[in-house]
Amino acid sequence: MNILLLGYGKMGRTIEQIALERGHQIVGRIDVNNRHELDTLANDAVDAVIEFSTPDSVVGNLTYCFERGWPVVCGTTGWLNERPAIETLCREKNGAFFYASNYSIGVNLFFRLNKTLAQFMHQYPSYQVSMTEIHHTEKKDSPSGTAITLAEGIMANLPGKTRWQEQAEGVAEADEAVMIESIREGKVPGTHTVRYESEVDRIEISHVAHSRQGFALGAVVAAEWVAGRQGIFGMDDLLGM
Ligand SMILES: NC(=O)C1=CN([C@@H]2O[C@H](COP(=O)(O)OP(=O)(O)OC[C@H]3O[C@@H](n4cnc5c(N)ncnc54)[C@H](OP(=O)(O)O)[C@@H]3O)[C@@H](O)[C@H]2O)C=CC1
Ligand SMILES: O=C(O)C1=N[C@H](C(=O)O)C[C@H](O)C1
Repeated sequence: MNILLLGYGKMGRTIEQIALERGHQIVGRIDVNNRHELDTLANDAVDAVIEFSTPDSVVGNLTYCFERGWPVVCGTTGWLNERPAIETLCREKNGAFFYASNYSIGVNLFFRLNKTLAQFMHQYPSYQVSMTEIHHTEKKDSPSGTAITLAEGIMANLPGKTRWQEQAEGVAEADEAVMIESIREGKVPGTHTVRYESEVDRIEISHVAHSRQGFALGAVVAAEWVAGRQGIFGMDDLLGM
């Protein structure tokens, strides 16, 4: 399969390695300096685009891909207020758009566990839910996309929690909010903890990524899956969850 990498940073490079190992060709490695190379590619030269760039550039990148008729797997986080407009454009162009805040299989199992735990904890109101996410210091967005997906999973299953809120000094915790603490340190690939705290004890579940390999493999498998399809997709479609 011919894969175009749109965004060639930490994720783009890890994805390249896995795509090559799985027998694919990389037809372009695009970052902020060589965007002009996009115009040299024929529409039928690309079977799928894998887009891991920045919150500021993703919408322009996706729009460009839909105009060219290229199916896109996107992992960029920190832009989702613009997602409805992008999905409308994808439908108008009869395109294919696959999005996940986290492509790792382990995190997607963790999403499922998080929802089940929230349903269960509804019976125990003495526990207050909160979350911590830890990432490397180069990360541009906070809270992480994964933390927001986890918060949405809690809100859908724990009545009374209607929004998420970033924990910050001087910001009061609201009963209806899932509080999210974001920590940036070193080169941490991504750690997420969901915590239920009572007066007497604490229950925690965590997902700890040891590297970017899990994210990258999931993105390549999603590209293999989305090539030749039309529509809007996510990990539940891929994993049959
Ligand atoms: N969904 C998931 O599973 C995961 C999502 N992510 C998300 O993926 C995104 C990328 O992460 P990561 O690779 O670590 O970040 P990096 O900063 O390492 O890479 C971002 C890349 O995007 C490039 N870029 C910037 N502007 C443009 C543009 N206009 N067109 C094309 N490329 C551009 C940068 O180029 P240059 O360096 O020249 O500026 C850089 O190569 C982030 O939003 C992150 O949160 C990360 C891991 C997993
Ligand atoms: O920027 C990262 O590195 C990561 N971003 C994604 C997110 O925001 O959730 C996924 C993963 O946690 C790594």
